[in-house]
Amino acid sequence: MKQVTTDEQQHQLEQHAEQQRVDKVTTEISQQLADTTDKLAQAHQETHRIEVNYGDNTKVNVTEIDDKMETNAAVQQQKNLVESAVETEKILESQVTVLKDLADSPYFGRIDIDEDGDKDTLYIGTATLQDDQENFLIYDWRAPISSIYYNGTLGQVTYDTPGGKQAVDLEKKRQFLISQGKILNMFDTNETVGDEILQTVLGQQNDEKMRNIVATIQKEQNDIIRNTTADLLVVQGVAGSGKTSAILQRIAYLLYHSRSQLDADQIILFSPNRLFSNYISAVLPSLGEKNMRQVTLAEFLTQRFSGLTVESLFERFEKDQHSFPAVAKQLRLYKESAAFMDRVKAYVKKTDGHILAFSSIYFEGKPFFKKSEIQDIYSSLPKLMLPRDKFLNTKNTLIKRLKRRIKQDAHSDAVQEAVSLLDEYQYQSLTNHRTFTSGDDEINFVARALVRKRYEVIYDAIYNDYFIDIYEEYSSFLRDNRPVDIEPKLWDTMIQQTVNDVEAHKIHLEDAVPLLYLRDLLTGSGQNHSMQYLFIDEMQDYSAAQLVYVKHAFPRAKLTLLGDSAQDVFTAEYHPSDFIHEIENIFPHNRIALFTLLKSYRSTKPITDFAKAMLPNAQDIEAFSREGSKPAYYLCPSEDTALTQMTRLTNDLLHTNKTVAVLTKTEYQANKLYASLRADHPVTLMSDRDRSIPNGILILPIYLAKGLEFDAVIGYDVSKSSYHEAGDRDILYTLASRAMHDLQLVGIKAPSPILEEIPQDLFDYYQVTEAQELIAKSVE
Ligand SMILES: Nc1ncnc2c1ncn2[C@@H]1O[C@H](COP(=O)(O)OP(=O)(O)OP(=O)(O)O)[C@@H](O)[C@H]1O
Repeated sequence: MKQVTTDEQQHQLEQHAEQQRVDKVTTEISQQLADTTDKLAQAHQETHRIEVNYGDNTKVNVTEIDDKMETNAAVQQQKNLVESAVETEKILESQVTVLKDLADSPYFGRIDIDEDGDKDTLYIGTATLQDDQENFLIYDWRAPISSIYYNGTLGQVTYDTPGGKQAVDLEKKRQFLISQGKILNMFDTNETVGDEILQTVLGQQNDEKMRNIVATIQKEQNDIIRNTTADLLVVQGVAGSGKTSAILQRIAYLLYHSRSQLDADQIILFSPNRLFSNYISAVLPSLGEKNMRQVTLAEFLTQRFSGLTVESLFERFEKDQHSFPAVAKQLRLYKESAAFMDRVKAYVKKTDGHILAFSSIYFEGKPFFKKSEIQDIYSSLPKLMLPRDKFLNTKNTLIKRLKRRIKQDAHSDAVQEAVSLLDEYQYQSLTNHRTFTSGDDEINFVARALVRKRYEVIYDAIYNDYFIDIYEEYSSFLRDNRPVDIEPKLWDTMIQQTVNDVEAHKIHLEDAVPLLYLRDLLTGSGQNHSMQYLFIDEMQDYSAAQLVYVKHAFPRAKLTLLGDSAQDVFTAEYHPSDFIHEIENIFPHNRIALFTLLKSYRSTKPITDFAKAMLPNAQDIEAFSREGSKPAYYLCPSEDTALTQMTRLTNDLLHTNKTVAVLTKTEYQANKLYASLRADHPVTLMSDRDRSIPNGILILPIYLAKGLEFDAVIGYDVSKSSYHEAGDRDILYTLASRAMHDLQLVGIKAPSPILEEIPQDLFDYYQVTEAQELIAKSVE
């Protein structure tokens, strides 16, 4: 008993000393904050002064740089001045943000090390802080030495330095929970990063935005975050294991370590939906970094197909629920395979005199360059030339011919007359204050500029490759590539259907990437060489063909792919194989580093235990030991009873949670439920166009909740009629694993057979009867 008190006293003494250090550091932070705020105000005035001095036309316009300005060196110099002033302001702004965050919680960790007899105590936080003597008061969590905090247990440990591995003796590791400059809690730990603080963090209510996890990164997550050697990093991680968190902290890490060569704009993340994009948008700024680019697959494909609507994964999933015959599965599997993309490549390589399908370029309703003329140019080129070089040659010839036409037309009487009729303003806008050596020279210039303007649409058509009939070419490719196990008649019908769809400006998802690949390979376009890192979250939702295409589109980017084969919501129904094995086949030449995350942090232990029991490999998933109540299942005899039950559950849950997410399998179910509940409740129906998550009761199909998490989740209509196919297991698992603290499921008439396989002690099962319903209502 006495010992306990002594320990406690000792702890209090140490906490007191630590608090004094926190106070000292926060005083320093306040001073630096005041200085930086002053500098920011001065910088702001300076930017304003430069802008006013040089007038409006030098305002920095980062999206559109005017060609004319670029040629004018003096203006360019002024523009540089403004840009550098704006840049200084931005840097100071971000320093202010970082210092404000540090003022609240300056650090979260301490390590005491002994390096060859040299003892040192280091404090680790979200950013570096030095005093005016250049002493490190706080080390950035990404500094090489900070890795000890995440990786090492006490004793001999090593960390990477630019000069190789360095060994030190780790003597103490301490964790802090600091808020508003006060230590709320501190622990000494021998584990990599101890459980106590993690318990507190995970037990908190969900914000609308994801938070950074730098204070509690776990060892296995740290290995992913700090890996810089793999070309292709693949993470298979169970639901809630921190895959998305790892991506974001990894980006922050890469930006810190390649500060001079890497910009956030050279990193792109393919995210599962727009809600997710918004949900994660605060993590990097909270670490003092700019957000990377983000795109969903649907957005990426739509950008690449101008004028054509690409079917989205969500639309296709909804359609599949109504009808998805075996032959359609077979066709889709074939078109989504890496082998199909190989066939595209082989088709393009064909050098047996195949002439591309071209289309005429029209001007004012008449062909300007006829299809036959384009074909002649193409077929006159050497047979062995690569198709993309032939195409570029053809394109250049067309541009040359257009220029020649412009020159000729400029001399025509009609154009010369038009020049003489130009008013002053029109004339000046064509000459752009240029000086000319003679009058003839000037008139010729203006005449050519006039014709060039007129033919701009033709130039655009050539420039944008509109003269290749890529859809016809794709049909021709399909005609050449029928798989042996598909009947010719069926294959032809599919081709005709594809042609009809294109005429109606639509394209099926499974045709999108083979078509783009074909276009890119034939025309030598479509590749972005500036992207250095590419991340794909929820990679199990990507077909092998899509991965091949994404890699092709960003050839220089190092890839990080993260996914969970158990959350295969969209393709489990027809695509049983494990994506990890496919990756190795798709990228045989890459150095692949494979990581596995098995511990789930998001949900309470009872929820994780319940969710994982749906899976065949349940034993592989480890729940983080956070307590909570068991999930509950309510089987209702009718839809009406289920709706009443929903009302009761949502009311109850809203007492303790800001947000209650009601997840359905399909959009149809979500719409129907919304229509029934909205009269009596303030509910929000979410769609794939939404970008942010409001508080209150939300209704959404599970696929829109991919990657997200909610304090409380109700799965609606978890019944035999909705969840009975093999692939439904993944959907229900994904649904259950969205809940952090509370999970309730409502079934109608008969329970899903998946639930019947789950051990009964893992959840509470209630059979709601009409009689109970009546009693409950009369009590209310
Ligand atoms: N080391 C950690 N410290 C604190 N919180 C963590 C840690 N790792 C994960 N979490 C929390 O666990 C939750 C799940 O993390 P995250 O969304 O990154 O997992 P995921 O593997 O991408 O999940 P899913 O595949 O189910 O969408 C988040 O709330 C995250 O903040």
